[in-house]
Amino acid sequence: MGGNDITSDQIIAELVDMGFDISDITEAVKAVGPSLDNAIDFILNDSHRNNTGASTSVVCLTNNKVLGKRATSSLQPSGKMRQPNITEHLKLASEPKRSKTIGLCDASVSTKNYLIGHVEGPEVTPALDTSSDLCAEAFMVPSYCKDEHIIGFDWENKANNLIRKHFGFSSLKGFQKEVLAAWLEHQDCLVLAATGSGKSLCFQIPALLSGKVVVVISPLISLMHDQCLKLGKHGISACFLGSGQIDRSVEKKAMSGAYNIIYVCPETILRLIKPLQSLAESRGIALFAIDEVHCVSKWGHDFRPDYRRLSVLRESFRADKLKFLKFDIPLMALTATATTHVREDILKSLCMSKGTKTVMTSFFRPNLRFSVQHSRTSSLSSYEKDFSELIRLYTKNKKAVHILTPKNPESSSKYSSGWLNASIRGPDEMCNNQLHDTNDCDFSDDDGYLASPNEKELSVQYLEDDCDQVQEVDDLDVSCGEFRGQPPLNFNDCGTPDSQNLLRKAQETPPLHQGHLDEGPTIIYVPTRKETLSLSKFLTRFGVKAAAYNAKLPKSHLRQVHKEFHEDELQVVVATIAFGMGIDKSNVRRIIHYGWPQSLEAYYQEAGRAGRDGKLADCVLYANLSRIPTLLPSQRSEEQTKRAHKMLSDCFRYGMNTSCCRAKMLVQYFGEEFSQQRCLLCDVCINGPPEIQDLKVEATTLLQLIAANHGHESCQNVSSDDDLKGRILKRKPNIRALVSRLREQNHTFSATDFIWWRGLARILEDRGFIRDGDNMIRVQIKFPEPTDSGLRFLKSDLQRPFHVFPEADMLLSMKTRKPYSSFSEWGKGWADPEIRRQRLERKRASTKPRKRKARRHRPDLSTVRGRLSAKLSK
Ligand SMILES: Nc1ncnc2c1ncn2[C@@H]1O[C@H](COP(=O)(O)OP(=O)(O)OP(=O)(O)O)[C@@H](O)[C@H]1O
Ligand SMILES: [Mg+2]
Repeated sequence: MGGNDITSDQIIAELVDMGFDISDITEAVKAVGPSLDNAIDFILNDSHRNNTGASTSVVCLTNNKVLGKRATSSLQPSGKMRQPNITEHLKLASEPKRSKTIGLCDASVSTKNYLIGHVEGPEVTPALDTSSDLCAEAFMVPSYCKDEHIIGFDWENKANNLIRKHFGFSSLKGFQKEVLAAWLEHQDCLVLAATGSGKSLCFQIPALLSGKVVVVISPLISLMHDQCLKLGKHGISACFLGSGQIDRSVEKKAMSGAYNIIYVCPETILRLIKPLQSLAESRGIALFAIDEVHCVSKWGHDFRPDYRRLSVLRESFRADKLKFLKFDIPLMALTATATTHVREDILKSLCMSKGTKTVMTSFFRPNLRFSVQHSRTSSLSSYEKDFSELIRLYTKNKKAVHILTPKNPESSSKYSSGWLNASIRGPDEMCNNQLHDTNDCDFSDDDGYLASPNEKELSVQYLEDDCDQVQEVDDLDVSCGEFRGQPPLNFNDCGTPDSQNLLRKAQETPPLHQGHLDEGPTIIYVPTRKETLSLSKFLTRFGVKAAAYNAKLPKSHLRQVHKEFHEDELQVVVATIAFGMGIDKSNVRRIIHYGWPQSLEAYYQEAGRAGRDGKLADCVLYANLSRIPTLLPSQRSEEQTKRAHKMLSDCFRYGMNTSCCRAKMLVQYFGEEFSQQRCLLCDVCINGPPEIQDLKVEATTLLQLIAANHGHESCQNVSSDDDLKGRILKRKPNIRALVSRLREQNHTFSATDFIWWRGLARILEDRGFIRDGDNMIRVQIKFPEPTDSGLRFLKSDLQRPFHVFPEADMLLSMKTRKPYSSFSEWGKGWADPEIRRQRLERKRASTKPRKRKARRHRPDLSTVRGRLSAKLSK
C-alpha cells in the first residue's frame, strides 16, 4: 500500500465521521485525490452543480418586511399569569415593534435611588493601548454614568433612551424592567422567559447603564459570535473568549476593560478568575450573566459539566472577599426551558443567594402552530411524501426546474428506487403523483427497544459520534472575536416603515388561525449527522436552497451556513441539535423535527427559533407513531439514563396525545398554569379530539389479566391455565406476552393489534391503574402490574363507563387495520366455520412477519472504519 493509499483511507474515515455517504466520498476522493478540503468541497458543491434551478430561485426576504411585537404575558389580579390569546396577540402584532416615540411604561417598578456595586479607593485606569479606536470607544461611558455610584431615580427613562438609541425599540418589556430593578438592588436574579422574548437585553442594558463590564457565560461559540456581531452593529463593543478565540490579544484587552460586554465559555472563565477580579477593581463588573442556564442542571436536557463549576463566580466575587466591593457582584441566570426541578437545581448549583429574585414570563408562544404527524422518517419514500409541500413552496416561482439525474445512478439506487424516479421528475410532478405509501405504519412486532439494523452492526461509539448529542462549546471558529461598537443606526433613516405603514401591513395580514404562512426559511432538525446530509442533498436536488449543519462538518462550512441563513440566502437548513440554542433570526417560518426529539425541553427550545417576529410559524413534529422512540446513543451513568428515559417518555406522550391542546401541554410541562383552554392553532385545537370511546370492557379485560398474573385471586377467572400462570408469574410477563395471551384466550380480540393494546396500557398507567413491575423508568410500560387503584377499578361497577380518547398509536392501528370501535362485531359470526376460516386467513396474511432485507453492507477492509466494523461483526 503506498503512502497515498493511507492518506485516502484517513480522508475517507474522516468523511464517514462527518456523516457523508460512502458513495459520495469514494466519488469525491476519486475526482479530487487525497485532499480533505477538496473532497468536502466536491461533495458539498455536488448538489449545487446538480441544482441548476436553485440559483435562479433565491427568494429575497427582508427582516423588516413586517415588524410585529411579541405578545407578552400579563399578571392577573390573582397574581397568576395570563397568556394572551390569539386576538390579543394579533393586536399586539399589529403594533409597531420599533418606533421613535417613547412608549408608556406599564410595569410599576419602583423608582429608587439605586446604588450599584462600586469601586472603593483610587480609580484604576486600565492599561490600554489608547491609540486604538476600539479602546477609545470602549471607554466612552455615557455621561449620566460618570458618577457611577448613582444611576438615578429615572433609570427607567435612561434605559428606554438607551434601547431606543442602540436598538430602536420603543421601551423595555415588563419583565425586562423587573430584571433590571433586581439588578439595581444588587439581587441575584433567575429569569425564566419564553424563547425570543428578549432575555439578552436584560444583561446588555446594565453594561450601558453602569458603564461597567458585563460578563456573559454562554454555551456555544456560534451563539457568542452571533450576539457579538449584533452588539457591534448596535454600537456596543463586545468580544468573546474561549477555545474558538484565536486572537490572543482580545483576552488581554478584555481583561483591561476594553469591551462593554465579554462573552466567555464556561471552561475559560475558570481560568480567568484572577484577571476578572482585577477588572472588577479597575473598570468594574456590573454583573455575571449565565445564559442558557438550564445547562447547569443534570436534570435538564443539555447538561454541560463545566456549567456546574460556575459556583466559583459567587465564591470569587463576594464583597466579604474583595474589599473594594460594596456588594456581591450579582448573578443573572437566564433560560427559556427549565422545569421546576431544574430551577431548584440551578439556584443550588450556582450558589445563588437566598434573596434571588425569580422573574418569570409565560412560556407560551401564541403564534406558534404545533402539530404532530406520523412518518417513518427513515427512507427516501418518507422524504418524498413529507417534503413535497415544502419543495413545492420553495420552487413554485421557478419557471422550470431542471433536475438532473444523479451522476452515478447506481450509487443513488442504493437508497431506493424512488430516489432515481423522483430525481428525474420535476417537483410538481413529484408532488402531484401519489407517491405515498398508504400502509406507512411500521407494525413489525417490536417493543420499540429494537435497534435499527445499522445499530446492530456498528459500535455504540460510532453511533454516539453520529448524533450531535453533547455539544462542545467550540462549535464554530471565527477569525475575529472582537466587535467594535459601530455608531447606532438612525432608525428614522434606515428605511424602516413608519407606524402607519406597519399598521396597514398588519391589517392586511390574514388572521393567524386562517393559516397563511409567509415564505420564510425553515429549519429541519434530524437526529443524526448522516441525515443532515442525505436530506439536504435530497432537497437541493429538487431545487431548494438547502444546506446541512452538523458539528463535525468543517467549521468554514458551518460559518458559511450561518452567514447565508442570516442573510436569507438559504431556504432550508437541515441540522442536528448543533444548530439550536439562542439562534435569533426573526423570520423563521417553519421548524420541522424529523424524528423524535430526546426531550420536550430540547423540542421547545428548538421550536422557539420559529416566528420570533410574532407572525404565524409552524412547528411540525414528524415521528414514527407506531414505534416507541429510543434514546440516542451516548455515554450515560445509570442515573442519567433514568432521567433521559423519563424525558423521552414525556416527549413520546406529547406525540401520542390527541385530546389536549399542544401549547397547553408544553407550557404545563414547564410548570406554568395555562390560563386559556386552548391555543386555537395546534392540530388538536383545529381538528378536535377523536371520538371518545367507552373502553370499559377492553380495559377490564387487560387489567384482569395483569392482576391474575400477579396472583390476585379475584381475577383468576381470566386464566384457567394454572401451570402457565405459574410460569408467567416467575418471569414477570411483559405487555407483549400478556396481549398475546389475551388474544389467544378471547376470540373477540384475536385479530386485534398489539399496538392498540400498548396504547391502552399507557392510558391505564397514566390513570394510575398499573405501573412497571420492576420499577424501571421506561418510555412505555413493559412489565405491568396492578396498583391498588387498578384493583379497585376492577371491583367497580361494570356498568360505569371508562371513557377514553384513543391516542395516536391506537388511531393509527385502527386506521390501517380494522376499526376497533367494532371489536364486538369481530366476534359476530365466529361460529360459522367459513367466516372463521376467512378471518383467520386475513389475520395470518396481515401478521406475516416481514422479511428483513439482507444487509448489503460489506466492510471494506482497506479502510480503518471497515476493519473496525469487520472486527465488531465477528
Ligand atoms: N424591549 C424590546 N422591544 C422590542 N423587541 C425586543 C425587546 N427586547 C428584545 N427584543 C427583540 O426580541 C428578539 C429576541 O431576543 P433574544 O435573542 O434576547 O431572545 P431570548 O429571550 O434570549 O430567546 P432564546 O431563549 O431563544 O435565546 C430580538 O430580536 C430582540 O431584538
Ligand atoms: Mg437567548
